[in-house]
Amino acid sequence: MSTIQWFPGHMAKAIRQMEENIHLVDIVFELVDARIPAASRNPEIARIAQHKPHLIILTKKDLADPQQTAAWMTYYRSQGLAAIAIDSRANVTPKQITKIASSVLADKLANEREKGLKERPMRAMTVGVPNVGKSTLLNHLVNRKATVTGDTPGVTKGQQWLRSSKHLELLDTPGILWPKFKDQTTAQELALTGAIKEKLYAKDDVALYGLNFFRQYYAPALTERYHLAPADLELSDVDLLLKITEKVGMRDDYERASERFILDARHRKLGGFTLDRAPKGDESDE
Ligand SMILES: Nc1nc2c(ncn2[C@@H]2O[C@H](COP(=O)(O)OP(=O)(O)OP(=O)(O)O)[C@@H](O)[C@H]2O)c(=O)[nH]1
Repeated sequence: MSTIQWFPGHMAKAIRQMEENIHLVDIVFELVDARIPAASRNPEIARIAQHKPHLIILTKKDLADPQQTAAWMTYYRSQGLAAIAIDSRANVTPKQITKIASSVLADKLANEREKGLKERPMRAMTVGVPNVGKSTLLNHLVNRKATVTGDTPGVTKGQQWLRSSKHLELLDTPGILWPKFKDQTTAQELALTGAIKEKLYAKDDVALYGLNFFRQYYAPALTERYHLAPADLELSDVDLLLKITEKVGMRDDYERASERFILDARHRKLGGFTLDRAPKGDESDE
């Protein structure tokens, strides 16, 4: 299996800028992909923002497994972490986000009021892995097309301040990964969900990873989509991929069939899925 790694210069620069600017903000809005809530939490962010309050924003909840999203929300609550699950394209309003951020910062804001300090907007740094839906959410929060969105990772390149309302200002940052993935499972999950540039991973490796996962947790989705017999699910992973290749009429072009499976998963043709299972209340998600 080929190793996946992606940490170009602009990400290293973005991390340096975050370190320089973290003191300017009250709170970090950490956007995490609801399909991979563990793999898409960036250890560099944990390090840089360790002393700042956090709001975890689970994006792409429409693409995730609803039961798992609910379990993750329960887990965050058990850890005392503020969290919200959203479809960044649709169901989020600046008011909702502002309200949660205000409750996270309630003590700090009350303190400032008591000291007679002038009321001021909360300042939030938004962070997340590439393609997590940051620009889409920010455009909602500022109610205009302030940032560029796209279905390829790495569209946002610089940092910029955006005003959502008189209560909330946002420091946008580019999508960043980190210099070395903890393991290749993390890398495969990021690749399968679209956080890693396409040319940097072997599609068949990522498809094999995904197929094994789906056969374990979402077998009916696989059999239905690819007209498989129950016995096909007992095949070796490579043979299962070959079987699907044959079923989708691609003869022996399993590279193209791998791509088909990856796109089917991303486009919800196999239903909502979550690759990182929610830990029980007393387990860590690190
Ligand atoms: N289904 C679904 N798609 C989403 C959601 N949020 C964003 N998208 C799509 O995901 C793709 C990436 O969204 P962006 O907002 O550009 O992501 P980004 O995090 O700014 O990406 P970078 O520029 O790489 O940092 C786009 O095609 C969006 O339409 C969501 O909640 N649900």
